[in-house]
Amino acid sequence: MVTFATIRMASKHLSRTASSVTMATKRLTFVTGNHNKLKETKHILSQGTPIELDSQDLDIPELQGTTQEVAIAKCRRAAELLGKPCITEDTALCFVAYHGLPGPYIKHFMKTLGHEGLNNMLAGFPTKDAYALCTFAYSAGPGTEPILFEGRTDGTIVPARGPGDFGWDPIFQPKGFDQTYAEMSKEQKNVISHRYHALVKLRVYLATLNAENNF
Ligand SMILES: O=P(O)(O)OP(=O)(O)OP(=O)(O)OC[C@H]1O[C@@H](n2cnc3c(O)ncnc32)[C@H](O)[C@@H]1O
Ligand SMILES: [Mg+2]
Repeated sequence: MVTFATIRMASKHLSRTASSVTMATKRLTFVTGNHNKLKETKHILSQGTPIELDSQDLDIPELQGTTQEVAIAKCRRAAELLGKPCITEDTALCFVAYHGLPGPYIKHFMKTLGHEGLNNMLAGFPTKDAYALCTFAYSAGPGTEPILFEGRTDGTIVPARGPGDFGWDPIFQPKGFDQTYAEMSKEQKNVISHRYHALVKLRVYLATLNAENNF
């Protein structure tokens, strides 16, 4: 079982070893049905990382559980279906007032309640604080244990502002900014987002695999 202590230790080790390696361009499959995730991931990984991402939309049931359990189960199944290495990603939106819920179930809440309903969930609560949590999972292939890379951005839930083309972007205002994710340029979001923070860790890991010819 992968633990977060293990991941933290691995990522410390990797950040020491990966800085001095050069990568040959490699292809990797991102299993997702979300074109906005794919676009942001490609944009962030294109900054100095010789990885060409292709994508595949597979119908994978998402289990209930912690964000880690949901992410591991999805990536394990994706690798089994694909028959080769892949990455998957799960995004959670966690309300502090609800001790982390809706968390990994945000997709269903968002679809059912919309931006206004999500705001209404927090009416009467003393805190509107929330955090966006991104969990990338990498599987080396069928039968291998996925490895997780987490990124978190803290913020506040606000009435919707900005274009509504990507999920809950209009109601999430990152701490220290006066714009919501939706009001920011994509360039700006992509250097502070939960997805960015997770991809920085994944990038280091892939660089080390590549240097060892394991990828
Ligand atoms: O195929 P997968 O990769 O699972 O794509 P998905 O859209 O089903 O994504 P999730 O299961 O991770 O559900 C996360 C929900 O949060 C939304 N979401 C993900 N990243 C987001 C971001 O950066 N900003 C706003 N909404 C986001 C997304 O549209 C979903 O409604
Ligand atoms: Mg999904």
